[in-house]
Amino acid sequence: MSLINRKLEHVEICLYEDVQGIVSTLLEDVTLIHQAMPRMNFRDVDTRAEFLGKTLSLPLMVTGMTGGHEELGKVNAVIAEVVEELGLAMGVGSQRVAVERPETAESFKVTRRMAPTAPLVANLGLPQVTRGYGVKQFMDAIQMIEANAIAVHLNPAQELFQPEGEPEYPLSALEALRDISKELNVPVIVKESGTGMSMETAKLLADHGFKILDVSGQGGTSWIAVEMVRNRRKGNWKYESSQLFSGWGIPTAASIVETRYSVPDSYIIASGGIRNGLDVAKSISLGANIAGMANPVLHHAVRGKEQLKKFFEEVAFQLRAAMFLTGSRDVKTLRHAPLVISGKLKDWLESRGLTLSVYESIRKGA
Ligand SMILES: CC(C)CCOP(=O)(O)OP(=O)(O)O
Ligand SMILES: [Mg+2]
Repeated sequence: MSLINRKLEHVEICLYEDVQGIVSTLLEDVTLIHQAMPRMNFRDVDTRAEFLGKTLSLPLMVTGMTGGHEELGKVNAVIAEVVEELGLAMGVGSQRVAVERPETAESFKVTRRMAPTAPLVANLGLPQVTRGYGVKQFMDAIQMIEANAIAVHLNPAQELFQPEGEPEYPLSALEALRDISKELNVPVIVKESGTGMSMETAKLLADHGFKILDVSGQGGTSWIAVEMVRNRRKGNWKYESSQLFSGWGIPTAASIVETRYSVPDSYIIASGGIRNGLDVAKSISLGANIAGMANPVLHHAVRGKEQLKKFFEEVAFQLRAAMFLTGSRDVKTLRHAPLVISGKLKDWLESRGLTLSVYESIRKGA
């Protein structure tokens, strides 16, 4: 029961506790350049993007959040219905709970029922590969939602501070994942979980054959802070340490640049504190293929389908506005749009040895 309770508690904490934006995504250090002559009409802006062989109406997916209980299935159902209607993509939360407690599978299955054609992404954690999950468990998770891909989450910081966590990330688990991926009928996405992806890790993943990367940087939901709240409620000794580390990780903007720089031919999903259409535009101009949102979608989903649809329509307008005012007719042009990198992000890149001129040539080539 504790696994199901954890699923419920995670959503309750993400909705009602202060676990957001402990530190900045550093997207505020990215400035898109205004073009007074956009050379187009606003109505001509084309926001479509390719993902998993399908065309999305916006370069945006809802990244995996939840499942594992009837109430959480209702959240997945609302999101899936809107994702299908608007032509977006969606991931589900970790399906470990449904592998271990098959009676909870319906809370995931409902996603494909409500989104018959949208690209859907299954989800399992690397610690479960360490603990023996193989092709069977991966296929179970994929078939559960007739997924177009499966995301494997890396969450070492969260596991470390989780009261019942499994901070087990040996290289052998990545090698096992490589072997498993060769037996699957859908691609494997590797995603972080709010602490970001570094140049070193992106390169290591690419060397093992994983090039669809969701950077999931610091600046949105801090999963260390989520576990900090759980530690506080349980009186767990890890409370103070999880508080100290709650802002740990690579800010999302830095993570996008680091990943693009070290794996120029990767498909990058930029998530972690993406809160509006301008954040989406900035993350793509920095080098991402699409953006990912989670927490703001959860907040609107619990208010119902119409609220969630309205939110996405505002995000779409904001993205289109940024594209129009930078003279970016489509997403590929936006990815090559001129930009200014300043402040902490500039300092970060310089101290990481990323020369902006080299990055510019990579960014323009992506
Ligand atoms: C992936 C993470 C951000 C949220 C889930 O963490 P978790 O350790 O509860 O996930 P599992 O059920 O896979 O162990
Ligand atoms: Mg776990």
